Amino acid sequence: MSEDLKREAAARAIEDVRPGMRLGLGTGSTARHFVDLLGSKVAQGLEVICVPTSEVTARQAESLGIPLSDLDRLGRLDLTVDGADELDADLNLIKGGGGALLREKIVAAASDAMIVIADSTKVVEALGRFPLPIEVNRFGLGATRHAVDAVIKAHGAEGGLKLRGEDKGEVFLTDGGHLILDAFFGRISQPEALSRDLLDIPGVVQHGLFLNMCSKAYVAAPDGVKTLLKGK
Ligand SMILES: O=C[C@H](O)[C@H](O)[C@H](O)COP(=O)(O)O
Repeated sequence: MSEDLKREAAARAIEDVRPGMRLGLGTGSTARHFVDLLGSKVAQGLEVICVPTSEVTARQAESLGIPLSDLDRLGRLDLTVDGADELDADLNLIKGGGGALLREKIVAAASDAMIVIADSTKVVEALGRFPLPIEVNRFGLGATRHAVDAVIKAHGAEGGLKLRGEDKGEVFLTDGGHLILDAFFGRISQPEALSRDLLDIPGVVQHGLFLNMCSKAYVAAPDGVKTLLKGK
């Protein structure tokens, strides 16, 4: 997707921001445009307080003069705006392509609403084309990998599991110091059951399925930005 389309989706989400809002700021190339645009609004006098979902987003927001806080101080947020790797018609998502899924999910769950901004190539009929990121503790990786592999196979994964970064000689570490196993499904037929089964594994910290969390999506295509609403 061109950067122009990402920016158009982000610009639509900016219209939902009201003065005084407590905002969650997403991570990734699409969320980056939202933070940019928000920075311009803040420079023009918009008062908001924001919680970033990654160190990268925190640095960007700081550089733009966007006031930052954290969930220890704020507890709840009004709105989170974030990108996604995939979304289906029910606005269920796969996230974590950039490795920020844990903080993104904590922040989205603490928000009264979550808006996703994306281009139309991210919309799928069934989740699972994009590899599902599964964040795991470093301790006991071998055992966790074995257990995760059994779960994804039981859920019909067509491909296997890959430890992110392993093929490049340097494993990827999340902001929380965890590892990511990417699971290659092709198609996820029972996302709720898969979510439960993965979270039952002690070494799994979190996974990138965001189910029933997003209420609205702005999806940008060359012929315009569409608004998708949960349950419609
Ligand atoms: O960990 C990364 C996040 O979940 C991103 O929101 C997701 O990967 C989408 O990123 P992008 O907007 O760069 O496609």
